[in-house]
Amino acid sequence: MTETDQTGKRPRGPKPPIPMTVITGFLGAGKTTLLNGLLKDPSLADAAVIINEFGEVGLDHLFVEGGEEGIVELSSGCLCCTIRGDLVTTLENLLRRLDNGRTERLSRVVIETTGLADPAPVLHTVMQHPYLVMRYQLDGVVTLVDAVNGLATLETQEEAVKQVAVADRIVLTKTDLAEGAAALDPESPLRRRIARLNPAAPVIIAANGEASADRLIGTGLYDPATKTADVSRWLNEEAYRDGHGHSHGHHHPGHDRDHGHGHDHHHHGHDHSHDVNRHGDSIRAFSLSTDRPIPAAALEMFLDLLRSAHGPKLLRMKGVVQIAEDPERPVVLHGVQHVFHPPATLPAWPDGDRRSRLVFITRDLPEAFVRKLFDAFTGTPATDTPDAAALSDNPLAIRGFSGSFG
Ligand SMILES: Nc1nc2c(ncn2[C@@H]2O[C@H](COP(=O)(O)OP(=O)(O)OP(=O)(O)O)[C@@H](O)[C@H]2O)c(=O)[nH]1
Repeated sequence: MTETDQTGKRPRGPKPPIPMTVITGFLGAGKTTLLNGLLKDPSLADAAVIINEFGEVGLDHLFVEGGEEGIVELSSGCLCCTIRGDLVTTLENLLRRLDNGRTERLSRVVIETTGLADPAPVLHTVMQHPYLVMRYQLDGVVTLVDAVNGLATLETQEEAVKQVAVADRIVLTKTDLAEGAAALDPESPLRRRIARLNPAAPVIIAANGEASADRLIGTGLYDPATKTADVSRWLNEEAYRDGHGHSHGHHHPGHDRDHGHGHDHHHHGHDHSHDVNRHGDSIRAFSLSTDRPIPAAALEMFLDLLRSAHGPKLLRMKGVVQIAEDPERPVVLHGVQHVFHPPATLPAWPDGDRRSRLVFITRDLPEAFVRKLFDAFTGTPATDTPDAAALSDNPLAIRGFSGSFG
């Protein structure tokens, strides 16, 4: 290792990763409006904005002044670029500019995804890329839901459901309009739908001025102030346990807000309320936990099986795990569909809670199945310990499970 500190140059060494915020939400939900507001905040000075939009250059790009490589410097000090296809190239170009000094500071990358798309591939781009994953750090996903059209969109658009499922924060827009005001009520159909899809993400009301930068950035694992991992806040495991995440309510008889089972069966709604119910029922949000340290190999097998066989059904998974071989250092897990972020090892447990905790949002993947698999791999006593092959032959496995790896 060459010492570069004395040469007067910037010391070399691992650079701190650049936090990345992804803003998603269905067409017309208000992404551009929100972004334009956020960019005025001083904490987003020196942020680069990437607009992941395909097709015609529209209004979104009016604030782009032009430049090379699709990257432009704005008078505000922000960088902005548009991507037409290659997010990897754009993210690499940003690093190159930073590393060769053409860009002095890059405090954050904000990606606005196209409204029609599943945001997972954008997340995968960074999670899977061996270099980008070292230089960027996913801070959080902000999903906008339009109070006027949100419920209809969630009923009919798979992508909208996925957008809500991956969110760390939900921003509810257009509650200032008469047709959207009902969604101010946390018990309104839209709010209950959101809470069942993603019980842990706080809902922020844009029209109340709540969608400020301080509420929307710095929501990831690493507390921006202390630079340490805030596991409990990030997982928000309690939210998965309070019953919101369960579509049926029969697990939680005490949860009166769901009015027992069949809370979506109210027939005073539209004729398609049955479809809403069926659709909503396939999504499960739940948490698993254990006091027992998990052998690294068992965890790996559990995750491999889940990912390879059921990846598309894992809308989002987060977790912190106590590994049997290294119990003092928690391992942090984060998956979106079949792609898992390389596990990160934290130097120490942040608080007294050393349980392994995993939270899941799944589609067509029952909680009981995941729970059984978890118990089998993580050491719930059993006379004959099942292995992956035995489990894949398990008659309890859901349809399409056995043999369909990939
Ligand atoms: N009344 C009201 N209008 C809003 C709100 N948020 C956004 N809008 C309006 O909704 C329309 C769509 O907003 P955009 O910010 O362009 O939405 P978008 O999500 O970027 O749209 P696409 O780029 O088409 O996906 C615009 O006319 C906004 O002014 C809100 O909270 N209240």
